[in-house]
Amino acid sequence: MNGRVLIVAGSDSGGGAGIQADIKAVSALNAFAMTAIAALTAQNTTGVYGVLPVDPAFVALQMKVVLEDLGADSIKIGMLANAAVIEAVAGEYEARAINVPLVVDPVMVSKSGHFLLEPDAVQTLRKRLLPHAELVTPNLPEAEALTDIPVRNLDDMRRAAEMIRTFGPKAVLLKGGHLEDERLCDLLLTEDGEEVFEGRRIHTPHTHGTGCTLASAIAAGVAQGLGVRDSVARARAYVDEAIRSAPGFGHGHGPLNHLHTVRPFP
Ligand SMILES: Nc1ncnc2c1ncn2[C@@H]1O[C@H](COP(=O)(O)OP(=O)(O)OP(=O)(O)O)[C@@H](O)[C@H]1O
Ligand SMILES: Cc1ncc(CO)c(N)n1
Repeated sequence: MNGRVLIVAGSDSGGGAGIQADIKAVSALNAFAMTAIAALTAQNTTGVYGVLPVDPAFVALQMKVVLEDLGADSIKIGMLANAAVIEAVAGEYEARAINVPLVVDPVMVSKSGHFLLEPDAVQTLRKRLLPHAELVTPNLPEAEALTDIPVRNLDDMRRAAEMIRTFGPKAVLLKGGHLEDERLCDLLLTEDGEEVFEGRRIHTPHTHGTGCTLASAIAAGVAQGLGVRDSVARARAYVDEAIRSAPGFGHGHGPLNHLHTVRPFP
């Protein structure tokens, strides 16, 4: 059976982003979620109150035992916290000598402005993980950090996506959630060229974990054999409805309704 997704990411105690969002998104799309937890966060809808990275060797061990026994049809990478964890994850992937497609969400800073990756680890992420990636999914600030060029509009996004593709990933999805525009564009750049996915911005504070959710939904599609382009299209529609039907929990940026495919109202 296809559809096995190994998620390597951080835990969000608030349940809206990170591992928790990833498991819900993968499950809601009928794929099978497995996890290697790379960090714990004490987090809710108002902010991140603490980060505890997991020992790098233990992150690698979680990957190893899962891959050796259950196997995976795609691997989703999220928050990795620091350079040592990135090295361990890249090393374990290389040691397995497997060809499982990687969907890399280069998580750096939370919506509330807290560092989820030590700033000096950005170059490690670029050099050690992007060359293995089937798809990398930066938001605007992450694209800026990876390329060192300002990314404020669709033309900038094109330029940045081209540059990020030279770092080695087969495809780049540059997410436009942070654009200051009513229209909301995500730009997909693959070896076949570019595709702009346009949507309407939903006016709501409840967008905690949109990036994690999107990347996991894409990884589910890739694991199910949909291909990157169709996985992105399905994942965008899934996230859109998850934002629209968000339950409104918490006092800050609330979580999405990940389970709308199972029950329309939370
Ligand atoms: N207000 C919104 N209305 C509709 N779609 C949105 C909205 N905000 C984000 N999205 C979509 O959600 C997806 C994630 O984009 P975004 O740029 O917010 O990622 P992100 O910053 O990595 O998210 P996070 O760090 O909160 O997990 C994209 O497909 C984007 O178009
Ligand atoms: C654990 C975790 N991963 C990723 C994000 C980015 O949304 C977050 N806020 N928390």
